[in-house]
Amino acid sequence: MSALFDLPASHTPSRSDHLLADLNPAQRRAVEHSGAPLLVVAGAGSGKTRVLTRRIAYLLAERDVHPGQIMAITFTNKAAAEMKERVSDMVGGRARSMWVSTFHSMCVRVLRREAKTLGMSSNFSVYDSDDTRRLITLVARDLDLDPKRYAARTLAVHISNLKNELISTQEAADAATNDLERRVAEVYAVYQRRLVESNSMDFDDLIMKTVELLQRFPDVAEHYRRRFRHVLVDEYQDTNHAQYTLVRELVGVAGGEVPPAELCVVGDADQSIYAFRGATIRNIVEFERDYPQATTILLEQNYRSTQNILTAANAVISRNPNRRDKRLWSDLGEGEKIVGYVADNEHDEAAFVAREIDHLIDSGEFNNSEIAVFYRTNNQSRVFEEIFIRLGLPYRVVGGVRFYERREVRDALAYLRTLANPEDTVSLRRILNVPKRGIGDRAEACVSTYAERERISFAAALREAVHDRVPMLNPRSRNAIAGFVELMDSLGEMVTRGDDVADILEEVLSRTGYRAELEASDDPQDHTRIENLNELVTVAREFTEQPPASEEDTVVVEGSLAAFLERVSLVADADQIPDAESDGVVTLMTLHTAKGLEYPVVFCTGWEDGVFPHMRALGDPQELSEERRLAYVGITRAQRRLYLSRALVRSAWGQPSANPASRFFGEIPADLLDWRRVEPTRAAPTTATTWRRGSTASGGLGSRPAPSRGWQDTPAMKLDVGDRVTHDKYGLGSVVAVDGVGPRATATIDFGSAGTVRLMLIGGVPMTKL
Ligand SMILES: Nc1ncnc2c1ncn2[C@@H]1O[C@H](COP(=O)(O)OP(=O)(O)OP(=O)(O)O)[C@@H](O)[C@H]1O
Ligand SMILES: [Mg+2]
Repeated sequence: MSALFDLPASHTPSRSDHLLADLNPAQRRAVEHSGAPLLVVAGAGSGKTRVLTRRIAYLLAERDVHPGQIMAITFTNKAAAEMKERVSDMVGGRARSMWVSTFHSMCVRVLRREAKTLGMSSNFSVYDSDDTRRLITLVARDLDLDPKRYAARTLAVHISNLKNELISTQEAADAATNDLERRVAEVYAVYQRRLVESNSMDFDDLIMKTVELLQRFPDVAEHYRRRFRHVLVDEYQDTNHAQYTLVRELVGVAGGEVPPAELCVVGDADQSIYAFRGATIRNIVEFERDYPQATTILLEQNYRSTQNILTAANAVISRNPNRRDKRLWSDLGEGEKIVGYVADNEHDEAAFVAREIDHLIDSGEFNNSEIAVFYRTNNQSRVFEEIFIRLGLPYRVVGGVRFYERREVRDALAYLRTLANPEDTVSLRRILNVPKRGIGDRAEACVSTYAERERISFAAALREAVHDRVPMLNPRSRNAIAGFVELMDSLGEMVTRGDDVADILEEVLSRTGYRAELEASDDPQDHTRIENLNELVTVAREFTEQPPASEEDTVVVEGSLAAFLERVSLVADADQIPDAESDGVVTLMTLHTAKGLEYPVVFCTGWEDGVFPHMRALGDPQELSEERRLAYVGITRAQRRLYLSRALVRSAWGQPSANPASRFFGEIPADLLDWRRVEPTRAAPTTATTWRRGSTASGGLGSRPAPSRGWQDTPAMKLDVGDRVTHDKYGLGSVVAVDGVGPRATATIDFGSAGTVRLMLIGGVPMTKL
């Protein structure tokens, strides 16, 4: 992978020519532009990120902007760190006062400083999706909701969508028009109250509360507007409404106390792949309407990929309806053809990839770190890992079950979080009886009921329990609770004293008996758990010893427990991407994680209908468009070599299933593909020629040869007109028409305010009949 944020190596501030020399005229205009909001829209690899970084350098060098006046938003913490490093190479320590971070990190920072204004305390916890789901489960249980009908996961999605649209609990309740919406609003309200009681915020709150802060407190908004005179946002297509509003609030409007900051956003509507998180292309499409003075600059030259790769990417994305066509070209030459491969099964596919990597390395043309393997979902990495291990091929998987998601790591962090913020209910309840100390479910329920009745936090109710004020609690549980409270209090003293995080953690693991329990176990998994905990201690130790460069306006004391927790709670998959220079390993990751990156050699695997595009998308035109954008992202990561492969049979959840070729194959002009292996003619005589020529329809299922087995055989849902259903995405609906039979059956469903949608009734559709 080459550097994302390339600045000329030997730059001196006075030589801005140097900053502009290797840019094309459109890029140069974007870097030099001043005044009105600037939107740079362009296809993949056209230098958007380069423009953004270069613009920062230019602001500092040529326009006398102080680094402290710059706020830049990137999509990952790693990208932020990298960008910051580049700028400090250039301007030295001054770069520290620049804010370069993800939306979430930026908001945590603002909120910790301004917590008091919002009536919160600054040691709040940040809940990730797992914590959120836990809390919603508790709330739904207290509200007596049927978990089959209202899964916590679904409720969480709905609540998150509301927050991404900045809809308050009251507004959600007022706007609810059907049962599901009313239920969601009810859960949302209780959930939100519990979050406040727990002195905690979820990821969506971070954005929403920051918006609230800036909107409700003009003097606070003014403070930030005076400070940040330049706001820059990368990957703008993936911002949701809340983030969009946040940017607008930060920038301010003409006629306000402070003139608006200069805004520069760069993005590509064709790479919007987070619609499921509420990202909306609307932010790009309507930028000009929302900022009437805005200047738009288009970039058309791609500097990343050879023409063959680019032509394939353009051909695929052009199948999406309602998009602005772009003329992206490259002068890097046609390059090699795209290699296609049909494997017998997923092991064969992995073996092909491994063999090919071997050839590429042997040829001397590429090294490991220049190679990436992509797949649609994390679970597909396993077969690659198996074979890479066997062959001794160094690799790194980005994402998957992440270190910080492992049970024991989460337990240990829950202790630390409870110590940092005693009101944090989810963390507290997680460790209440871990390891077992005689505080059973019944005791927990008594305390929780009492807390709910008295409208006090769970932590406060626990203290009441010690004083025997919680009804129905038996003496044994009460003693156990007293012991626990005492233990936490004494560990809490270490925090108050400001002890090192690593020491606190060691103390937690020994005094709670957590480590001893694992050590006494015969289960080899528990030994791995000990290793993971040791690893966490090491992380904490390193954190204490090498605190990050302190920034002038950070309120959290570096090296402190709160800062450590903040660091670990905002780690994203993409933050683990290996550095090209140092690691020398092949990188494996999902297509989503690959956004913004580039590699000389890319393997896109699992190109099968039902795998990629994902099963969920097969009957849903909008989802299918999003999958196609994902294909576009995948293809355009490749600089010189691109491989596309599929397996005839793939085991998913232990069941082998035969998958037809991904419809995206048929969307790539046949003459760009060099098939190393096609489907054996014996199995399906017409298949190979079908996609050799490229299918004409944009993926109509009818044009595919029937697979022998596979998703089409998974039981279809039987629906009749008038049936009521609940769909993970659209909510409650009623069936208005049913057409076709077997795998081609479709139902037209009226989802009320979510609209009327036609869905295929294949297995795997996230919909339940009520
Ligand atoms: N004018 C230029 N001359 C030479 N190389 C360039 C130029 N502009 C960009 N590049 C290179 O092209 C590659 C792609 O640039 P960059 O990553 O900035 O594109 P992008 O538009 O941000 O892509 P994506 O849409 O994938 O995020 C990088 O390696 C970059 O260094
Ligand atoms: Mg980019």
